Amino acid sequence: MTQLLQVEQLSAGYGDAVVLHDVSLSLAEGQTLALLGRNGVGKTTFMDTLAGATRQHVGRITLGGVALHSLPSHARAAAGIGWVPQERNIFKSLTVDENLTAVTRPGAWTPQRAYEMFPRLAERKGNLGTQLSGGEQQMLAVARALVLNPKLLLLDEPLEGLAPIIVEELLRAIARITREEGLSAIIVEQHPQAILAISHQAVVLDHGTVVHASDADTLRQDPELLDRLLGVSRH
Ligand SMILES: Nc1ncnc2c1ncn2[C@@H]1O[C@H](COP(=O)(O)OP(=O)(O)OP(=O)(O)O)[C@@H](O)[C@H]1O
Repeated sequence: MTQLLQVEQLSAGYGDAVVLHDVSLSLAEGQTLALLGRNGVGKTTFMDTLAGATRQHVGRITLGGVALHSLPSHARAAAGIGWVPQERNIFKSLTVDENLTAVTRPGAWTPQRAYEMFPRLAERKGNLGTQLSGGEQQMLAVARALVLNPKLLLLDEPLEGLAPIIVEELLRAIARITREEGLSAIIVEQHPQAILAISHQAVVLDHGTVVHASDADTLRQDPELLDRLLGVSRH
């Protein structure tokens, strides 16, 4: 399998504060990685570091052989990073369609294909970002990342705060994008079982370091280990 992403001995944080210590991981092309861990262990910091939004102190990040760590954040989308941050980052004063066409880059993912993936967005093409529900905003945030035609999709807690029916709809779409369409992805989530079920690899962080790395099925089939790694009490 061709390696797409390679992260070696990464340390990063905010200002002088170092949050991630010596993190190494890799992801093969076409695979999905579930990034898990308790609150505050550094998952978002890791995603933000791939997107170039933190202060990286040490380490190497390569995507498709290109050294990302030496690129400024604005150049990382062009290098193949499709980042959906926790706060969604859509243009709220633009319509759904404008949000997509403003950022579309050449490739297989066009706004039309994004609408096929998210029919709710097609119905709301002319609505402003402010007029969308939380679930629709999240779908738009994912659709915006898709039309960038990235090599690697970064989804930071895409299901957070959404109604159960929307969670199911979004999960189905994410599974199609990753498992069927073969787009590589890293997904940070608080619903570990749902994400492990659609991922190939699993990495667990604690205190900014990798404490577990395996295939996703191994972790999914061992709930006790998963609970222990996530600090969940079974009593
Ligand atoms: N902008 C920031 N400036 C300074 N410190 C930050 C900033 N964002 C996060 N941190 C700190 O970095 C540490 C890791 O936070 P991070 O958000 O990466 O964790 P997380 O695993 O994603 O947690 P959560 O699930 O709560 O989002 C925390 O101690 C947090 O206080």
